[in-house]
Formats: sequence, C-alpha cells, structure tokens
Amino acid sequence: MSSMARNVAQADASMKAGKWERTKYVGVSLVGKTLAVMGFGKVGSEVARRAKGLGMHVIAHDPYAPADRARAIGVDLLSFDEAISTADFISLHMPLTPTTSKILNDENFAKMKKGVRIINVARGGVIDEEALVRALDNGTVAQAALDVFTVEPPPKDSKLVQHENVTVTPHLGASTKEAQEGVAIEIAEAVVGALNGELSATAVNAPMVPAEVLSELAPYVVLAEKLGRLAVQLVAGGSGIKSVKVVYTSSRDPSDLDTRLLRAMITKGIIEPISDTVVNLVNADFTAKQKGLRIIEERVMIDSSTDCPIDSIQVQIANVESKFASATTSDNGQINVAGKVKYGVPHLTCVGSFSVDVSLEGSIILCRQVDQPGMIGSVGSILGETNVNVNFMSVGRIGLRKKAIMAIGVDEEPDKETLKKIGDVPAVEEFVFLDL
Ligand SMILES: NC(=O)C1=CN([C@@H]2O[C@H](COP(=O)(O)OP(=O)(O)OC[C@H]3O[C@@H](n4cnc5c(N)ncnc54)[C@H](O)[C@@H]3O)[C@@H](O)[C@H]2O)C=CC1
Ligand SMILES: O=C(O)C(=O)COP(=O)(O)O
Repeated sequence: MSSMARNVAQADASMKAGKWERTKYVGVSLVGKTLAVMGFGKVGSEVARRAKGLGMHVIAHDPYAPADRARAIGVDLLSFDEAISTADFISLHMPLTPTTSKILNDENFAKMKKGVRIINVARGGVIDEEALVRALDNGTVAQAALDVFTVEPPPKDSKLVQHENVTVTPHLGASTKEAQEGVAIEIAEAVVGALNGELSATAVNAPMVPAEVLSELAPYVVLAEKLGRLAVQLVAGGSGIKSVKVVYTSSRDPSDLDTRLLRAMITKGIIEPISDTVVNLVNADFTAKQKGLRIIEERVMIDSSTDCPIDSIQVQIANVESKFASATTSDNGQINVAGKVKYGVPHLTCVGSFSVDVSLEGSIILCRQVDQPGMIGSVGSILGETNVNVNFMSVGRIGLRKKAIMAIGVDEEPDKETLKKIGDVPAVEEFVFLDL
C-alpha cells in the first residue's frame, strides 16, 4: 500500500533507466485516508492494526467477523456496499469462494469513490481482472497493487501487469523466512490436532467451515454427536436404520445456518456405535450413503431473544423397533430424542413425548415407570450397593402418578446384575442403559 501510494516501484525503475522524474511520481499520503479491509480474519485484522498506526481511518467488511473483535481494534464493521463506497483504499483479505469470486466487478467498481486504490494480496479470482483494467483506464481506480492473479503466473502480455498504474509482485505475501517457518508449525499443529480427533477448519478435503463458525458451533457439534449415539442405542438390534430426520430449531434465518458439520456429527454418532467405520467431516456424507442411511434435515425458525446459533436439535429415526418404547412418538416406531445446549453443556431435553433435563455426559440409564413415591430411592440404592456413582437424576412425567421417565446419569457402567435389579423394581416398566 505504501509502495503503491508513493510510486516506489515505478520511480525505482525510472531511475534505473537513467531518469530523474520528481514531478511524475508525486504520490498520496496514507494519513487521514479511509482504508476498507475486506475480510477481517488473521491477515485483515493485522493490516487494520498497522493501518491505524499509520493514522488511517479503518473500516472493515466481513459477514462472519465478531463485532467485539473489530471494536477492540477500533474498526467499524460495515456492509459491503458501505465499505467499498466510502474507502480511499480497499484491501482484500477474504478467501476465494463461490461468494467472493469476482466480487470486485464492473458493478461494484462503479460504486467506489473516483480515484480509489485497490490492494489484493488474497486471491486473484476475487477481482474480475478485465473489469479492473476498465476501471483503471476510466480513472475510477487510480492505482492497484496486486500480489495475486487469476492465473499464476499471469500471461506475459497481461494488460493488468503491464498497466502503468499497477504495482505487481509474484505472490510474495507469505514469502518471508519467518512466515515460512510459522506456516510449517501451523500445518504440523493442524495435523496433530486432526490425528487427535479435533475438528479442523483447514482440511482441504472437507467442506469449508470458517474458524469463527466452527468455534460458535462447537458445543452443538458435541450435542449432535451425543444425540446420534443416544438415538441409535434406542434401536432394538442397533441396525436397520434407513432414514433419520434431523430438525434444527433456531431464531436465525435457515439460510444462515450451516449444518454440514452437525449432520456429519449426527452421522458419526449413529454409525460409529454399530460399525468399525471411523466417521469424520471428510467422509460422513459418503459413509452415510454407503450404508444406505438417508439424513433429512429440516430447519425451523423460532422467535427467540437469545442470539445462539441453534435452540434445539431433534433426531428422529423412523421405521425401526425401539428398545425403549417410550422413545417412540408414533405408531410406525419413530424414535424421537431432542437436546439443547445449556451454559455450554449439551443436554437431553426430550425422549419421545417425555420432557427431561439431563446433561449428556458419562452414561445414562433411562427408566419408564409409574410416577409414585420412592422410585428415586429404590433405583439409587441399587446403584449405591455396587458403588455406581449417580451424577444427576431427572424425572419427566405426563401427569401426576401417571407414566414417567427417569433419566439417571452415572459415572460408571453398572454390571448386568445391577441393571437386572433395576428392571425388577415393580414400578419400573422398561429401562435401557445408554453409553455416550
Ligand atoms: N498473498 C499471499 O501470499 C497470501 C495470501 N493469503 C490469502 O489472504 C486471505 C486471508 O487470509 P487469512 O487472513 O489467513 O484468512 P482468514 O480465514 O483468517 O480470514 C479470512 C476472512 O475472510 C472472511 N470472509 C469470508 N467470506 C467473506 C466475504 N464474502 N466477504 C468478506 N469477508 C469474508 C472470513 O470471515 C475471515 O474472517 C486468504 O485468501 C489467503 O489465502 C494469505 C497469506 C498469504
Ligand atoms: O498462505 C497463503 O494463502 C498464500 O497465498 C501463501 O502462498 P505460498 O505459501 O507463499 O505459496
């Protein structure tokens, strides 16, 4: 940006050609100018910090960037149109995706201030290069500094590269000794993380989920997997599942909700307990297809004042026999479980038509019984006799002294004898042990 604004490259070439052109290379100051940082990620936010140090007024556009991070750096996050139409300098730092491809085109150049200066060190494809040549020729864009090109290296006769108001470098953005070492460490850490089963935002063979979205969805990812594991353990025989319906309720617009990761984790939860296949974000959809498992997703928008990405996730498995009849909600044997994230912890909130409230950690014993006094005591003492520690208990009932479900969280797996004793308690009509 500095080199472009002060014509350093052109002046250097001119002097080396034996000239002394002081008036030709009068530049512009950066101080007091407005810089629009398009893409407020790792690079964009560092550019913003440094530009503020140069006395620039910095604005940014990034549909995923948290407002508090921008505020902490003293940058206003604006809409795309507001950002490009108010800036004196526009610096691109977003990834090349179907949405950002040729995002700077004739239509958008026309919205910019006359004499704007463009810097692209992101990816060549985010600019329509022919449109940029037109904008340079008609003076809309005064100068451009480009490190990246749609085709690299660009053709020798590229009008853009040859343009006198364009400064070019051959994709040198990350070419410092320090950056190369940093990138090697980052890759090694990502590989170790992936091998340890952590979610990776940078895997090239998985659907791209931006890091910001990934961290926001993290507790829902755990919830999705646990609900899948729980639901499959309610299927008698464990297999024969053909169709799973997942309903996400959220106050956000359904098109703002990227559920690929959650779908992958539900698939993982359903498949892993009943097969040797390891399921991850890369192979989830393929594995589901291979196993004849159809996952249908439905997004339901609800009114809510809390700004969390998802209110609840419901997993329904149709046309199977259930080990625990109370988990079925219809005559065709549809198993239905639902959960929410509460204070960052995934909770089971619904089994069939019974409401419960149980954190999805450790293992769970679900009992269906008649709602009557002494049940918690009877089952609790049986578990206590064999030193099985209860970490929570929740009872959901449909009416006073009618059918009820008791969900008991246990830290250890009870032995068969202990489970049989629970089943023998007269008021217990059915029970199931679920390993999460
Ligand atoms: N020239 C070079 O040698 C180098 C180029 N790069 C490129 O720079 C870009 C930024 O890299 P990082 O900051 O490391 O990536 P990053 O992933 O940290 O940041 C990218 C940001 O772009 C945002 N974004 C996504 N879609 C957007 C849209 N439609 N409009 C505005 N913002 C959007 C994301 O939310 C994210 O905050 C990437 O394209 C990368 O490939 C990065 C390093 C060196
Ligand atoms: O990290 C990036 O996105 C880059 O463009 C850097 O590319 P390089 O590693 O220098 O080939």
